[in-house]
Amino acid sequence: MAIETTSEKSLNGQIQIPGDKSISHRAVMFGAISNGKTKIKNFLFGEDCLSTVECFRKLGVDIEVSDAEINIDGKGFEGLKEPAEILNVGNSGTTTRLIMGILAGLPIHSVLIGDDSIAKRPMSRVAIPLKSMGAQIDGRENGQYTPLAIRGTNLNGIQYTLPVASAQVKSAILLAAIQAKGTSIVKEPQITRDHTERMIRQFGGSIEKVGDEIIVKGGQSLSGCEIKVPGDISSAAFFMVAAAIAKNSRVEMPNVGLNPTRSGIIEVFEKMGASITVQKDETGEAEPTGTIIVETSTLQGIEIGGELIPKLIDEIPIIALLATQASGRTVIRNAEELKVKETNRIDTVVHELQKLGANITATEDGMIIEGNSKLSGGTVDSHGDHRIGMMLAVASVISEGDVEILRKEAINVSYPNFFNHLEQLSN
Ligand SMILES: O=C(O)C1=C[C@@H](OP(=O)(O)O)[C@@H](O)[C@H](O)C1
Ligand SMILES: C=C(OP(=O)(O)O)C(=O)O
Repeated sequence: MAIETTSEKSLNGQIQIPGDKSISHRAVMFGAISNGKTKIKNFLFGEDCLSTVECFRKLGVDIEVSDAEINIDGKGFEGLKEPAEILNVGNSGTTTRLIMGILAGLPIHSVLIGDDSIAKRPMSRVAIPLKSMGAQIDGRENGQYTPLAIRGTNLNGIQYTLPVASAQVKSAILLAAIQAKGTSIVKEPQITRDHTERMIRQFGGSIEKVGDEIIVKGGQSLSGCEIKVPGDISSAAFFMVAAAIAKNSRVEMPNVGLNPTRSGIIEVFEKMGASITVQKDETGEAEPTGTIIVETSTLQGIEIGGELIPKLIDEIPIIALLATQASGRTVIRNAEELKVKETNRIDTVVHELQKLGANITATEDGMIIEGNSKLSGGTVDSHGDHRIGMMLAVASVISEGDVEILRKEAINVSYPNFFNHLEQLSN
């Protein structure tokens, strides 16, 4: 089905951005390994987070799902039972890597499997440190890929410097470290999202940051609590960009997560000269939130790289589209991690935006985008990648001609009501 568009389209109004995917996954996992009741409000009912719920149910955890919230009756790490069935992680890298850290310390055998995209994503980056803590992990092609078989054990603490800036690898090690004997020290080459660290404290555990060392004591037991999941800044990013590049637009998004380890896109908007206002909430919650307002903007191309990359890694596809509408050139560097996401996002972004007439070139570690492009209509493909699908849907708002998006159902992974919100703002 083609999405009808004209380049005159404008977007106006307020939308409630759905719950943060990274935080929703973690809230289920922490609820499952803690003692007592956990209530999760504003949980993201996207396919990825539902994969996490299903995996923990198969591990014997009592998880009640209602429209508005999730309730978990946790019995601690000891409450997790050997699953009789394979654990299906679907399309979710976060589920796969974080659950590995939990399973590594349990005296059970389990098997993880996911979809065709997950089968291509590197898992030895997690398996290597977990094996050095004592777990047995094997997988296809020498332990690199799913299906993975895990036999957990009593783990020893670890001192580990991550070879890549990855919050998933860091989180898997931290989840193993809280079960291990002794203290673990983790260092990361660049700061990545710190939701796991914040959540350890929310669930009554302890974790310290001294200089660049993240220090966790083993043998901790956690207690259930109530988690209010903020709106996902990675989902808000699509409407931030849509409002900035469509004519006569103004979009307001309250209750969006503003964790500084995640909000690199705000810095990009400011550097490009976009019309953006950020009003911080005074909630005192573990995760900061606020209202983001974006209006139609005049933009300049910029250079994006270095320490900013992990703070906006999932936003690069939509930032690439933003850059096509700036004046001048935008260069994105140091983003080679994009090659091991749901798709090779350097290739899929460049290939699909070129189909709509953008002047964009792939490089070894990013892309170069020339601005002031008029986008045309055409048939494009999400390649089964939710973020590529949503980026292309936003491109359709400003393209001159109809855009047909193949495999757009991939969007359900992180933003099931995305098209409703787009329609709501278009009226
Ligand atoms: O920890 C997380 O919740 C995530 C970390 C990032 O992955 P990496 O850790 O592989 O960079 C990000 O791309 C992913 O969408 C979610
Ligand atoms: C990379 C992503 O997620 P995951 O790694 O959990 O599949 C994403 O949501 O863009």
